[in-house]
Amino acid sequence: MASDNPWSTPSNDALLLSLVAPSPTGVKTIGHSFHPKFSYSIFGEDEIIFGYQELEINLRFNASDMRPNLSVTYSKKFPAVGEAEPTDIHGILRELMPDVAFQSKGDYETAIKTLRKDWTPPGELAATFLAQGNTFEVWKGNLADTAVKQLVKRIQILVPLFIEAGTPINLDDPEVNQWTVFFLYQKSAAAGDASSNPYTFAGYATAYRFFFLRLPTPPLSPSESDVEKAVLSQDFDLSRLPCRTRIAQFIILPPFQQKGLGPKLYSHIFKEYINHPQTVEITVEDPNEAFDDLRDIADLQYLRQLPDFQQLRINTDVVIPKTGPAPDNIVKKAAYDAVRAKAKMAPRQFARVLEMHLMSQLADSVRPGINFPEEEKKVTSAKATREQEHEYRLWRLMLKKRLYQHNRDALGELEIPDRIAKLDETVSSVEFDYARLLAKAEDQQEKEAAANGLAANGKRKAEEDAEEASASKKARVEDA
Ligand SMILES: CC(=O)SCCNC(=O)CCNC(=O)[C@H](O)C(C)(C)COP(=O)(O)OP(=O)(O)OC[C@H]1O[C@@H](n2cnc3c(N)ncnc32)[C@H](O)[C@@H]1OP(=O)(O)O
Repeated sequence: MASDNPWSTPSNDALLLSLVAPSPTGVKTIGHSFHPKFSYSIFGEDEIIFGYQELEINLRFNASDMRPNLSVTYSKKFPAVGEAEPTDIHGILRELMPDVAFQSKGDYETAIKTLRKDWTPPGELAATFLAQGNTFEVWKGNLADTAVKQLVKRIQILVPLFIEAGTPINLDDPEVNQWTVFFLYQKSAAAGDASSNPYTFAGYATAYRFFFLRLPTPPLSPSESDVEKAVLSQDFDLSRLPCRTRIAQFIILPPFQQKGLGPKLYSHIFKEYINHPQTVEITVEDPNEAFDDLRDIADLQYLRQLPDFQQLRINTDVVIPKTGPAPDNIVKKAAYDAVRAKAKMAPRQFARVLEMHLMSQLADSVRPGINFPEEEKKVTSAKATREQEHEYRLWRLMLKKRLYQHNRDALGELEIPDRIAKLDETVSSVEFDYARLLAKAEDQQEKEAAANGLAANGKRKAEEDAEEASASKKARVEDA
C-alpha cells in the first residue's frame, strides 16, 4: 500500500528474498530475487513499516541448505519520540526465524562456503524428474527427523509470505511426527564448478496425518479388536492405523513458478499416498484458487489413466421423471464408490472431477464451452440429436442434484422460484468453470509435451514433423 509519509515503506516492497550460493568473490544470487505476496501477519494489516527511509530488508537463503541471512539497510532512521518508534524489524523477525539468520554477513559467508560439498537434502530421495531440460528431485522426510526440522525452521517464514492466512507449523508440538515434508530441489548436472553444491531449493509441501475415526460398527473383526486393545494398552504403533492425509502447505518459489513444477510435486505426493496403505483419503487444507486449479487438473489427469474410471458413464437408459426427486443412478453408484475409494479422493473432489470428465465426453453439439451462449451456437454448427440432448440433461441433473445437496441450507432460505433460478445460475457457472479447466488441462498437456519434445498426442515432435512433411509431399503428388 502506497503511503505519503516519508517514514513509511510498504513491507512487501521493502522485503526482498533471494537464493544465493558461494562464489570466489563472496556470494552470488541465483536466478532473480523476489518480493513476498503478503506480509500483513508479520508487519500488520496495512503492510507498512514505519520509521525508515530507503529501507531494504534483504533475506538471503543459501540455495542448498537454505541457511538464511537477514540484512536491514536504510538511509535514515526516525528518532523515537514518545510512542512513535520505528518498527522493530529484527525483533519481529526473530519470532519467525532461527538465530542463525541473524549472523553477521562475514560469518554467514564463511558458513555457506564451508558447507560439505556432498551435502544432500534431508530425508530420502523419493523421486527424480525432468522439467524444461532440468533435473528435479523430491526429498521426503518426517518432521521428527532433526535435519528435516532444521530445514523447515529455516524456510517456514515463506508460509506467511506466500500463503494467505498460512501459519507456520509449531515445531515444538509433541506430535510433530505426524508431519511429512516433501522438498523440491533442482539438481544441476555434475558440478562444472566443483566448489559448489548442485542443489537449489525450488519449493516444498507438507502433509499431516489424521487418524481416521470410523464409528465402531459391532461386531469388530478380530483384527480390529486386537488393534483397539493394543492401542488402549499403548503398545501399538499408531502410524499403522488408517488415516486421512491432508496436504497443508504447498509453495513453489517465484523463480520456479509457471513451469509446471507445482503439478509435478502435487502428483508425486498424491501417488505417494495412493501407495500408502494406511491412507484412506487424501485431502487439502484451505486450498486457494491457484491450488484448486492445479489440483483439479492433476486429479483429472490421474483419474483418466484408470481403466475403472474410464468405464464410468452417464447411464442414458435413465428416464428423467417429470416430478419428484432426481434419479440417483445416473452414474452407477457401486462403480462410482469403488473408483472413489481406490482414488482416495474426498467425495466433493471426486464428484467434481468426474463431472468435469463426463462433460468433456458430451457431444460437441451439447457440450458447454467457455464462450457465451450466443457465440457458442455459432461455433457448434451441428444440431444435437435427441440422444445427445438427453445425455446432456442427465449430466446437468446429476450436477444440479449435487449442488443442491451441497448448498441445501442457503437455498432453503429462498422462495421456490428464486431457489430454482439460483440453482440454475450456479449450474451454469460451474459448467463455465469446468470448460475453463478442461481448456487449461489441454493447454498444460500441450506445454508439457512441447517441453518434452512431444506432440500433445504423445508422439515425438520430430516424428510428427516428418509425418507432416511426407503427408504434404503426398498431397503435392496427388495435386499434380
Ligand atoms: C494448500 C495450500 O498450500 S494452498 C496455497 C498454494 N500456494 C501458494 O499459493 C503459494 C504461492 N504460489 C505457488 O506456490 C505456486 O504458484 C502454485 C503452487 C500455486 C502453483 O505452482 P506452479 O508450479 O506455478 O504451477 P504451474 O506451473 O501449473 O503454473 C500455473 C501456470 O503455468 C502454466 N504451465 C503449466 N505447465 C507449464 C509448463 N510445462 N511450461 C510453461 N507453463 C506451464 C499453466 O498453464 C498455468 O498457467 P496460467 O496460470 O496462466 O493458466
